Amino acid sequence: MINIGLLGLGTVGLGIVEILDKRKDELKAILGSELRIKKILVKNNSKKRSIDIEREMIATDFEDILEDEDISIIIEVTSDLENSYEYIKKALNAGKHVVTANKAIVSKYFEELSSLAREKNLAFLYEASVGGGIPILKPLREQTAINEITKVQGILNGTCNYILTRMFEEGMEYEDTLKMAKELGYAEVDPTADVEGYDTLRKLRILGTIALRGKISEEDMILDGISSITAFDMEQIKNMNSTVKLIGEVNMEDDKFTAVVQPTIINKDSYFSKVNMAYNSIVLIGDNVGELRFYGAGAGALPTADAVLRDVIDVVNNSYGKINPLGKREVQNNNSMIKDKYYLRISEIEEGDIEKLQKITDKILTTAENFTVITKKVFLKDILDLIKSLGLRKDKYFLGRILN
Ligand SMILES: NC(=O)C1=CN([C@@H]2O[C@H](COP(=O)(O)OP(=O)(O)OC[C@H]3O[C@@H](n4cnc5c(N)ncnc54)[C@H](OP(=O)(O)O)[C@@H]3O)[C@@H](O)[C@H]2O)C=CC1
Ligand SMILES: N[C@@H](CC=O)C(=O)O
Repeated sequence: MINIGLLGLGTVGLGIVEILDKRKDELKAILGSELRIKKILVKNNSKKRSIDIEREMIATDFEDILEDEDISIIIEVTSDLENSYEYIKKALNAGKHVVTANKAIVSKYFEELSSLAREKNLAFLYEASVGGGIPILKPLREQTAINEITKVQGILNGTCNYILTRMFEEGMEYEDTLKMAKELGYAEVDPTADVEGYDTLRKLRILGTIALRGKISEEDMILDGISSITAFDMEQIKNMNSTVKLIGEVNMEDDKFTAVVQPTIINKDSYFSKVNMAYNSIVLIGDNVGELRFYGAGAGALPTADAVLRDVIDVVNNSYGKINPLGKREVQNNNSMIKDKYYLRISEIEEGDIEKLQKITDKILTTAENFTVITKKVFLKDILDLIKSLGLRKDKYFLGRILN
């Protein structure tokens, strides 16, 4: 019997319980031992649960799980950052393997927790933290041994992709689609993390750091989310024979990298335009393998639980990669050189500001209530500085990179 301590019984936790239950016999046959959740940590003991759980399995004090010597694997699927980071550290220090889906923790404490796990000769695995059910981190780690990765590009947030797809295809309003994404269990407990791009940024930080074998921190990235997009912008984008996605991208050349998360306008026939609803996709380029595309459900109970349990299987089989996923390569930030064409919409623009936009404008699309332009090829930092100098509130403009 392999005993698991499960931290969190929300969308993903319930998915894990469901799969372990329905695949109980198969897992036992394949692993040679039964996988059993022995204790579950929750925050609110009086919350009504959608499944029946024996009362004695539920804990509200992590020490009850930590001190249980039968428990050898901790699965961390809470929505908490700092408490759960402490739980993970304590678990590793106590000799327990850790599997997590919590990208906020992995992103913030990546180096520290990876080193601790190595020092203790334990697994610290987080496949579900990027791309939901898509197997991406394990293949990426393998690829970095053989390839120089020069590009990682992806649609990494199911909530944003769901919102953008429904706005684009059905002309729905932003707020209505966000509400639906929350109901479907895709959104974070605070959905600002999704729509303002932080969730994508964390996933890109994890992907980029593994891919380049050098540290890319959250602060290294230029970030913009989708919260200010309107049905009007969607109409303009459609008129450009295009669609829009929140794309995170790391590019590498001669030890210099660029890293950015931003709404990206792409041709309707392009690969990423076919990645819709809560699906995610990650594209890698390696010098030997060329382009690789990974596609699948980016959020939701069962796909995410599936990724968590694949990590658990690797722990049980002792087949998880023992090599350090983090390299020591010194890489330099080259974001100041990012140069592209952009779509920029400003609502209720002041007369004097129109003049300030002239230098960067290639084409004016609309005037009046919404002033909309396509820019020339400009440095991203210049356009961001210009927006700042205009003193625009975030809800008064939308900026999208145009990717050809
Ligand atoms: N939902 C998804 O599609 C995906 C989620 N993830 C990540 O997985 C994790 C879980 O997500 P999800 O299941 O959607 O979140 P939910 O909000 O649905 O559930 C969170 C769970 O964590 C518990 N919890 C919160 N804080 C604490 C704490 N301090 N101590 C103990 N338990 C706590 C809650 O307890 P209680 O029930 O008592 O409130 C709840 O059971 C998050 O880190 C998320 O980023 C990753 C990939 C996809
Ligand atoms: N909130 C996240 C959940 C999975 O990581 C998303 O929408 O992608």
